[in-house]
Amino acid sequence: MPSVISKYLNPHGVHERLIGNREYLSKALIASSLILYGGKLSYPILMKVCYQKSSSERTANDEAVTSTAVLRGEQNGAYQKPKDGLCNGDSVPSGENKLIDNNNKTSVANGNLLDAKLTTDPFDGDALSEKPKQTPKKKLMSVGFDKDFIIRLYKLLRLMIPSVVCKETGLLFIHTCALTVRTFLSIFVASMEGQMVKFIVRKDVKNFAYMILKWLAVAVPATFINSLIRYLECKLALAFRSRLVNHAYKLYFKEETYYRVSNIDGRIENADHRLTEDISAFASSVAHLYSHITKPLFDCALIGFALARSSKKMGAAAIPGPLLALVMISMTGQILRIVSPKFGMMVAIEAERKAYLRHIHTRVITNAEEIAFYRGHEVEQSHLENSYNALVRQKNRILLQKLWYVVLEQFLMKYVWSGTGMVIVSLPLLTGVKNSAASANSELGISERTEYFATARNLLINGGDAVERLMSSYKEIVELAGYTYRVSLMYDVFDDVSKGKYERNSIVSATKQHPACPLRFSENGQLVAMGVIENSTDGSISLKNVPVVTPNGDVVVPSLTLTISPGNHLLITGPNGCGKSSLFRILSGLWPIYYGTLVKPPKCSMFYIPQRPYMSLGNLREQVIYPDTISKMRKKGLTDEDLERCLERVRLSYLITREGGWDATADWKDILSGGEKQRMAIARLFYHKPAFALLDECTSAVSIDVESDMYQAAKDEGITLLTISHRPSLWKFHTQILKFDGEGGWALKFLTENYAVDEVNEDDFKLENCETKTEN
Ligand SMILES: Nc1ncnc2c1ncn2[C@@H]1O[C@H](COP(=O)(O)OP(=O)(O)OP(=O)(O)O)[C@@H](O)[C@H]1O
Repeated sequence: MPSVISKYLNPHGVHERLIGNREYLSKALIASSLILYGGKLSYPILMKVCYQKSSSERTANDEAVTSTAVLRGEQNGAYQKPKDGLCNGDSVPSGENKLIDNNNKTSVANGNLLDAKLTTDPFDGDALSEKPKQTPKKKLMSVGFDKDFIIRLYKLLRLMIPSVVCKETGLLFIHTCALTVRTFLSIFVASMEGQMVKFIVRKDVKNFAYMILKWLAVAVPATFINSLIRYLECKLALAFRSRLVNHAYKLYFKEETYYRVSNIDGRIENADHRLTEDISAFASSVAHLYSHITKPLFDCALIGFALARSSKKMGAAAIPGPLLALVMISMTGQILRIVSPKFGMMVAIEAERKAYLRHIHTRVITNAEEIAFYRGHEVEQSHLENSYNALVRQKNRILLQKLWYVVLEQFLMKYVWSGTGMVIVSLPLLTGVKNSAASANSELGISERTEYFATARNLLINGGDAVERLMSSYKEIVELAGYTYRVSLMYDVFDDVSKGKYERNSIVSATKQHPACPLRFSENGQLVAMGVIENSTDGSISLKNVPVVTPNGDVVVPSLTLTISPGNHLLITGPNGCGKSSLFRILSGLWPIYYGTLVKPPKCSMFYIPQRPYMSLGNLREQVIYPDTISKMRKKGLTDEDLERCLERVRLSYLITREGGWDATADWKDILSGGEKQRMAIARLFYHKPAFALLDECTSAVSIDVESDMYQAAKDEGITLLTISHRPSLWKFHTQILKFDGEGGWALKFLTENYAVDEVNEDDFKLENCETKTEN
């Protein structure tokens, strides 16, 4: 090689004196390239060793900090198991409800390095080299071909193939048969090609023409089988995806998981991307890998057998060739495994960034009007560009790593294996007993050896191709590990959240403790929800010493005690951010209760109308009956006339003619005005007629006269109102007022006709007052 390079260095001998001895220079060039390449290959291994060392040192320091924090958390209150006795369909924030303290247990400590990085700053320059903000407590998570990956994959496979007799097993069986037939056809074609070469050497035109016809005849089933394999692979991917998606949807819509996963738990962001793109990529990857691994395995076994048989036919020993191949393959495989970059982790980061980019796009579409009014396009464009550039950086990083990896892979597989293949093919010719001097020179001997050589060469090419595919599958397996991690984490989080176990990358510490709110932390710094939910026997709602705590662990109201009996209409007021809506979240069961007792009627007795009315997909009828379906409405014995009466009460009946009847569909979010949307939301109240209406400033865009009519109509229907409002015009519809002071204090008063909201005594909001109430 040095001599070849030296020729390139100075092809015409012009700079002979200038550059000295070309041979030395070429050797130096090759040596430095090899050193550089060696350095490149060993860099990741060295970095890994160094990082492990430094992280174990940090872990030791961390343990000390953690134990102090936990001790502080442990001092507060004793653990109580929640009581049973809930109504049907109620979600119970059980004693298992948890919120992770980021001081003590970081997402990295939980093995979630990727999420920690990406949640912190999605536009980091170099996610792989970036150090997480929190120091790891346990070992760093690995996304690669390891024990964790096998366990995760096994769990997902059980979801994808639930039983021995199912559609997926049937598809797998047909797929496997097709792959086996394809391998036999390859061997058959290789032997036919060998015979063709033999007839060419013998100048046997008739047999050669016959072989060509036979070869073409075999091509028809061979191409069909090839196409069938691809078809089955796609069908299998689709079947796997459907299983995973169905299971994910079940979990996602169980116990308001779709809300809690983004609002209370902080482990996964952009669940939509995981539910769509990641599941799809995972299912395709598994189906593809199945054929990518199974077929080469068949090929290797059958081709090895065919090769050994033809070596034996040539009178040579059958063992040395395959043995040499085996040694070579395992050696190259080992080298590739050691130097392989962490593709799994890189792919997982790439998927996270894709999800973030999509999230930003969705935000722009959802808030297009607001952005346009503000002329906020420059800011939005920069957000989009930043997230896109972060994705491109990650893609470039993967491409670069692949470049170096493929260089080595190709060198080993193309050149080292070809050389070994030549040795394996020539061994029987050089050592076989049929190659004696006499037979070697006979015409028959030459044609037989040519046939053997052509067949063996074809088989070996196919075999080499199979092993190459097996080896490159390793890269795909590691990439699959990335998707497996994301999909299985999604399922784990959905499962945990539906059971009331939460983790959040937020700072929750014992310093947030309040004397009136004895929060309890678990061993690893998680907030434990000790609150009890009980079923109401008299149809009233009552809270006893229940604190209002945000998902971040902020105590907004340390302790709240009140009872709302049917017919006792409650007005809730107070400054912004004082916890009014949060109280409704607690009553609706969306937020866990960390202390005290909540007694409430079944969920179906309470109907919540939010500040921002939600318009669903579907026709006009479906807007009024939401969240009922049309079949449910019919089951209740209600008709379109009943719905019209609901619309009349909120003065929206003109919509039926304006929009073209009950079956008219439109993008209701855009075509209805703010006030119309709020009135539509109130129309739902008249349709469902619940015992309690939780009205969260839901009439702020409605004119005062219509608002008064709606409130009076709701009371006439026997609905008990719980209203959050700053409008004094509404107080006359209520019998009690709950006023928060914005600093944790609150007061509950009965309203008389002449009693104005502002007259609630300031002294009622002293914090001591709350503590007194707690003790009571
Ligand atoms: N999902 C959440 N995660 C963390 N904190 C939250 C969350 N939702 C609300 N908070 C915090 O809880 C506190 C109370 O919020 P809440 O929505 O109850 O206020 P509010 O009294 O209804 O205010 P407003 O009158 O402005 O609607 C606020 O400080 C808010 O920042």
